[in-house]
Amino acid sequence: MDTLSLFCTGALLAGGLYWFVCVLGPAERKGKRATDLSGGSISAEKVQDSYDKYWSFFRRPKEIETAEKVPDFVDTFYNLVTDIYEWGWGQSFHFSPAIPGKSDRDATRLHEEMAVDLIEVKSGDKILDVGCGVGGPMRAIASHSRANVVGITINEYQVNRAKLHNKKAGLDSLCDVVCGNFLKMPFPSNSFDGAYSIEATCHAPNLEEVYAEIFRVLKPGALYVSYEWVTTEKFVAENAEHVEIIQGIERGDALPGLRTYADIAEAAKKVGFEVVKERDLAQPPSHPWWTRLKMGRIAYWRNHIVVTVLSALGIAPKGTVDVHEMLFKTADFLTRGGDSGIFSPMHMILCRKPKEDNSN
Ligand SMILES: C=C(CC[C@@H](C)[C@H]1CC[C@H]2C3=CC[C@H]4[C@H](C)[C@@H](O)CC[C@]4(C)[C@H]3CC[C@]12C)C(C)C
Ligand SMILES: C[S@@+](CC[C@H](N)C(=O)[O-])C[C@H]1O[C@@H](n2cnc3c(N)ncnc32)[C@H](O)[C@@H]1O
Repeated sequence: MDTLSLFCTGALLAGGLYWFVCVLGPAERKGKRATDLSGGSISAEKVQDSYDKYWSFFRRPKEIETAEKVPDFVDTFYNLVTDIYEWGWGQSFHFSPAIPGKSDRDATRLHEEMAVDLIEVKSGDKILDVGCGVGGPMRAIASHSRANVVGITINEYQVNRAKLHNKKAGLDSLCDVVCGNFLKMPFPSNSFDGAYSIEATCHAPNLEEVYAEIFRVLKPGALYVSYEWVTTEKFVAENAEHVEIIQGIERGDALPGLRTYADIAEAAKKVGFEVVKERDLAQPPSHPWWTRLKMGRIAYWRNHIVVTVLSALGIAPKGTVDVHEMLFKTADFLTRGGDSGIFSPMHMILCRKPKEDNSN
């Protein structure tokens, strides 16, 4: 091979590799590159151990039934997955119904704006984001409503990511983030004009406990909306395939146990909320939320190769391949949950804290 052919082959290979990792790789727009994948607050050499520890919760299911262990288990999970989520999905860690003619990004934003519109927030109000992730929803909601948003997450790594993104977006004067447990929030009673939670309270071992905490911090008359993960009326507990799908979703998403759609309003009422509205936003005329997951399958294979190579080169922590594989399988369980109609990640409930507190 002469020098020119050698040069051209080398350039083609380098260009192809760049295209495969950086252009096809989704990180560019979303702030996370494959080469920056980490184990969150866990040091690189402990990622594999932490992943094994995460799975050990499921080998001894009684462990996660012990409510006080759940936040630690959820925190470990988010250390392991936060970078991969950001890299492969974006800054909003939730689903939304597909909207024909609109991008995933726009569909996501509209789903978030709907939450804040439902709680009738005004500019200058102080609202709470319960389980805020890295703050994708918070930024969309603050820009849309001009309300001050305070987010809480159990995961310290997410707090740092969210603060960084808030600053970059020029929204740090409207958005604040606190590290803490939503079962015991570091906020005074009657201090928020509204609250929302997007696909987060499903991590609570007991829904009543987190709803009671939200009820406590809301001002009388204030509204709270939640998008809940539930099994629908199509779920049959005696159907082995249904059980396999739901268990797969629980294991790949750090859930102490999925609730049924009927549990949601019951828990809200028990803690003193008035239920204003309740609707499964996944039901027609909504378009399937799981199309995006299904369409991404080729990208997941590409991501798997990228993660495997980076891990072998010592750029991504050991254990990242296992975490990625777990997510790969989870995507399949979630898609089956959507296709079969037995699962919804967007059972919406809108509640009001009564003007007079009748909870006692
Ligand atoms: C609300 C929760 C998280 C919901 C979703 C944001 C995530 C659930 C499954 C995740 C993913 C699955 C497959 C990954 C893929 C293999 C990888 O290459 C790129 C990232 C994924 C697409 C990843 C992205 C986030 C999810 C869709 C739960 C935890 C309560
Ligand atoms: C799937 S993410 C959703 C994040 C965000 N709502 C979004 O849509 O981008 C769930 C969030 O709930 C948070 N979370 C789970 N259990 C928690 C707890 N006990 N206390 C505080 N945050 C918690 C996680 O840390 C994570 O930020």
